[in-house]
Amino acid sequence: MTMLEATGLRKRFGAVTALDGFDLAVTAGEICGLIGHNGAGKTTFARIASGLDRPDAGRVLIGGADARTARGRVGWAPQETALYPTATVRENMRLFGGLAGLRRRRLRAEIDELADALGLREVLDRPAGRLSGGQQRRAQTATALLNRPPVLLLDEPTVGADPDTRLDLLAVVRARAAEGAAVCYTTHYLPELVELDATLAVAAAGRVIARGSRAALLAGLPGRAVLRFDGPPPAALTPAPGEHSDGEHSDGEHSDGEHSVVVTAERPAEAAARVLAGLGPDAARLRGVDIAEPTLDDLYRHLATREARSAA
Ligand SMILES: Nc1ncnc2c1ncn2[C@@H]1O[C@H](COP(=O)(O)OP(=O)(O)OP(=O)(O)O)[C@@H](O)[C@H]1O
Repeated sequence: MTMLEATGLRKRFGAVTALDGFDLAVTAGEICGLIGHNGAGKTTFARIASGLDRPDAGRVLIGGADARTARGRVGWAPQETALYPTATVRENMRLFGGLAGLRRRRLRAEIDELADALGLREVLDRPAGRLSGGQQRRAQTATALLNRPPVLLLDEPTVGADPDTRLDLLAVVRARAAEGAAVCYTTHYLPELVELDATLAVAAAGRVIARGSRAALLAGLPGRAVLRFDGPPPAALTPAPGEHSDGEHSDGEHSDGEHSVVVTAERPAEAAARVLAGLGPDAARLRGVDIAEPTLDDLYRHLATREARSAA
């Protein structure tokens, strides 16, 4: 069931077009990774979807009802913290929970559960303004989750989180989706979306320019294998058939006499294995191999090039 549905959103700020026909549908239980460079329109979309701003055109439906009437049904954790710095984390959570309609026992139970799940127990009674950046971010995310809203908009919630709390956060997000929430999750980091088993929506210039499963969107995108050698790269190192050889099989020299050869291929690990198998005696000079699967940035660049080509 579609829980969040944005259609034809337009929004201008003076001469700046922030949203230019933004469409996005997220179903209950789905985690959608909303990616896009700075200024793509993600925050403007989130403000409209949470009922805070009105679009110039288009609409957002939350569970079939207009976003402006859906107060409390959208949990939004923006990038900049919006906690009262002099109030404690617990007081902030009480306040935000109260605004979302939670009362007494249920409010206390939700605060307890989130404090445990997000590692906030030790800081509950400290002023929010005195917490570290990562702790503030977590407290901010907790306020968005308090009343278990059916739609969650989370803007880079793991920024500044240490590895353990990062895992806790991802676990909470997965649990909320498993309970049926539709989650829109902004990040610049693909492995996180793999951990969340998220689908992807790529925003650029105020529109969603690609939407689908990770497999569908990343299929065919090249990754990189970087082979590092002591001394010059082996002469025999030429790209195998099927690999991109048009300038993407490059050599770079480092200050310590190390050279790296970058092989760009759709399946970089396989390409590296083929290259390694053919090295012969030069294998003795191999210092290391790094495999880089395609990143969100690679996807973004690929789509932006495609858009530019189709516009030309
Ligand atoms: N209140 C505003 N007044 C003027 N311009 C704005 C306002 N809000 C957003 N914009 C502009 O609209 C465009 C989209 O901004 P938005 O914040 O939605 O992007 P974003 O994708 O969230 O970026 P980021 O990744 O940096 O958070 C940008 O060019 C931004 O400068």
